[in-house]
Amino acid sequence: MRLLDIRNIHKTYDSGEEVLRNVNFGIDSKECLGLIGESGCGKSTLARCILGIEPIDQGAISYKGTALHNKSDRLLKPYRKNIQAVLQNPASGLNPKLKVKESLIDPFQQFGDQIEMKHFSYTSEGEFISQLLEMVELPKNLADRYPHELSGGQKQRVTIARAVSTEPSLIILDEPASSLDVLSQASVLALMAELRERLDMSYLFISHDLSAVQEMCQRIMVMKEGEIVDSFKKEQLFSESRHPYTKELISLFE
Ligand SMILES: Nc1ncnc2c1ncn2[C@@H]1O[C@H](COP(=O)(O)OP(=O)(O)OP(=O)(O)O)[C@@H](O)[C@H]1O
Repeated sequence: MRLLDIRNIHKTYDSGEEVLRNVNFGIDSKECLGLIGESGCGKSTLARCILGIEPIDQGAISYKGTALHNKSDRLLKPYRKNIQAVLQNPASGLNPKLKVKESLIDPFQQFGDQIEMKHFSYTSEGEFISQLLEMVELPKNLADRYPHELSGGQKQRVTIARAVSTEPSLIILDEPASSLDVLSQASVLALMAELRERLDMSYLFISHDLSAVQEMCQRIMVMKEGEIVDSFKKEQLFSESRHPYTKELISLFE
């Protein structure tokens, strides 16, 4: 059984624009699946549908065989700890009124009774926060700062620490590094790759950046105007059989 299964989903916004058309794919346990496509093709909409932030009009989204689409917040709650998100703008993932330590303990307080920790071992909240900060290579003394007292890269690392704090099986990464400078981008992506191995997680890695997707993922999907037009193992990226649109994207990176 696949960790996440997306079957024939369609999404039209109130404006009448059909943004997702017959999207089908699955993600396996411990897999990193890349999704590329130009701005406006529907990548973030797909992420929001998987996270239950946007309803879908047709189709099905299942996590380990259980349908998640269009469920109420109450029914989705047991699954939220398993599917986390790291989005493009690091500030949007953190409450500006909470200190780093409060942001880090918040998901754990919401889901604590449902989490059986496999990778963290601690005897106090303080120890748990220290382990999370260490995991994302941040100094422990950042725990008492507010988000506005952090750099963009540090904020994104706190967001990552928060996302992994519930030991999710899947993280949706929607352009997680694109607001950062080139050096910070590389180090955030390297950290994400290391954490995936260490914590046995799967990623749906959404990006404009073909080389980052190639670096991070085992399989790659290409989206054009709301449809998945190509899907392949990364070793087949330069194969002759690639969709003409994939070839066009590749040529932009050469
Ligand atoms: N809440 C919304 N209401 C109406 N239309 C929306 C909404 N969110 C996105 N759209 C439209 O849906 C289309 C797809 O947007 P989406 O953000 O999913 O694309 P994207 O591929 O993630 O783009 P980018 O790479 O620039 O983030 C766009 O035409 C956008 O204007």
